[in-house]
Amino acid sequence: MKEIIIATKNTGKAKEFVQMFAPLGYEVRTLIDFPDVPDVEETGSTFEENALLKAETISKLLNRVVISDDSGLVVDALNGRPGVYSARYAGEQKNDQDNMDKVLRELEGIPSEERTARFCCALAVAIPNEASLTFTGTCEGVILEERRGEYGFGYDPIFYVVEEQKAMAELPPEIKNKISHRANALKKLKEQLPTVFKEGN
Ligand SMILES: O=c1[nH]c(=O)c2ncn([C@@H]3O[C@H](COP(=O)(O)OP(=O)(O)OP(=O)(O)O)[C@@H](O)[C@H]3O)c2[nH]1
Ligand SMILES: [Mg+2]
Repeated sequence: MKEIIIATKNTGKAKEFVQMFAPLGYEVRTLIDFPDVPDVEETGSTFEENALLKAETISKLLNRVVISDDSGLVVDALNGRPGVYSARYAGEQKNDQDNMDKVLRELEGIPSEERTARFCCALAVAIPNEASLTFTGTCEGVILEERRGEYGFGYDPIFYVVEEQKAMAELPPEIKNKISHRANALKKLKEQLPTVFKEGN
């Protein structure tokens, strides 16, 4: 089976990449399989910058084609926060429940028509001795007043997907993986797969 390395330590993302690459015949390996690889500091100010930092650093280290994902929640009423700080919005412990509580607290009293938001995903592909590629995807929604659903990870329980009329965490993986920001970015990447994953890479 062909193998693809995704430079993530996030188990929620890892699961989705396994599900999305399986039909293409790729076995996904993540940094959870490479415990000695150090954390890459996310010092960029955009999702794309951070995705490139992660993919290029790990690709150089392993001398392999590496894909990375930098993603997050952008809330209009919060001037785009949590944005690139989504994972650590409530602190370095990266706790999903604390992060959701912080967003809900900051939006207290704000009516639903002003609670518009989107998930954003930037995927970067780093290829040894070649220029890197990036692909972006978004998914539009509204921040709920309380949690709903058990699927997914991160902010999924408080993100209402307008298109599906359900919270993201109420959507089973086969639906989320068709409509999510990650799925939309991956659709663009897949169109380039034959050139990216040529023999030898
Ligand atoms: O409800 C959600 N559904 C999603 O589909 C989703 N995708 C991203 N996020 C949030 O954005 C952070 C990414 O930050 P991030 O790209 O730096 O990743 P991370 O630090 O968790 O792992 P790594 O890939 O960097 O190792 C995550 O932790 C989540 O809080 C999501 N929340
Ligand atoms: Mg991160």
